[in-house]
Amino acid sequence: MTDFIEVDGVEKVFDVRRKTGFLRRERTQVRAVDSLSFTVGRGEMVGYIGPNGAGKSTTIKMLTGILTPSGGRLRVAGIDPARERTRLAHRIGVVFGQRTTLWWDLPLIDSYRLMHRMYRIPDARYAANLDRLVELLGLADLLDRPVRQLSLGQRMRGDIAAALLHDPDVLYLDEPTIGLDVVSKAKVRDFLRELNAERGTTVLLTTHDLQDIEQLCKRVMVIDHGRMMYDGPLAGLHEAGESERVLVVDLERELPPIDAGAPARVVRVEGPRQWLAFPASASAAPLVARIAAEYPLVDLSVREPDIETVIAEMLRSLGDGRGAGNTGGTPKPPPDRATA
Ligand SMILES: Nc1ncnc2c1ncn2[C@@H]1O[C@H](COP(=O)(O)OP(=O)(O)OP(=O)(O)O)[C@@H](O)[C@H]1O
Repeated sequence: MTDFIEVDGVEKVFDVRRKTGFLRRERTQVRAVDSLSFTVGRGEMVGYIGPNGAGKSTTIKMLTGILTPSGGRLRVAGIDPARERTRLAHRIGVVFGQRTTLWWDLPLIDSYRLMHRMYRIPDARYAANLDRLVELLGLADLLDRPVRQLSLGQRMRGDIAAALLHDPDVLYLDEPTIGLDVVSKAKVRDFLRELNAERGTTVLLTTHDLQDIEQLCKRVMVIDHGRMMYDGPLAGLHEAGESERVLVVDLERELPPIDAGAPARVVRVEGPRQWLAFPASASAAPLVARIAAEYPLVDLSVREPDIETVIAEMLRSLGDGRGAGNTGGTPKPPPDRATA
């Protein structure tokens, strides 16, 4: 796989003026991104996650050319984003879940017509892409509606189409499923999976929803204080933090705690409902099969840990010096922080 995104020792330092007295201002520096290195191959779909203020948006802004790095080397499709922002704009698409790039008061189709002109998309290509995106994202009935009248899920699908009209090779997605209901989330994820499989679009996905990562990304990168802390499969991240999922079991009647065999264990019992914790890196299927075969079941559901917990536990395990074990990923102990 050829490297499509190259980030090599990249730094971003912001100068911040802080008010310290009535007329006094102190200048300080915030190191938002710190010696960050990674590569993403063409056609990869990678989750890019981390706690609030970790440096995710700053990285994406440098990758789009909005911000210039303070140091290091960055390339996207062989282009230096800060130097050739306009040329790069034709190769990338960006979706911010919390903001829209669509014109609020105009019918959806008018935003697309404006993008057609802005990106100078050849007419035939624009028409073909629009047809395909309208069909895949179910936008046909929405095209004549002003954007402000769309629901959040409809608007998000509209934004994703807008980011793809010019056929970009890489798509940056920042919280594309935030605030969406289950059905809309599924639609967005199905679409992204198809886009990646059919057109080989490279995707960098920032999200607080673990299921986005689980369903879309084979690889996940975790950043904290501007540094890469983990790069590998999601299962490895779960192992590193020893995070757990919980199986909620509704039995036909009250029974003694279920004996599901190690490492699963009952952590709570309330009448006929029992909660079993098991390692998040393991599949739930054998556990479910065993319980279904041996107990009178009414219902079952699996609760995922939230992404903040998984990240916090992984970072704690690095801090503990327990390391991340044989995860198949690359947990990165914080080398300088220990001595800083
Ligand atoms: N323009 C700026 N000026 C000064 N500091 C900034 C600026 N932009 C970001 N920062 C700081 O850089 C750090 C990284 O911020 P960034 O927005 O990249 O984090 P993030 O991982 O995207 O967080 P979140 O998940 O909250 O969006 C934070 O400490 C933030 O306050």
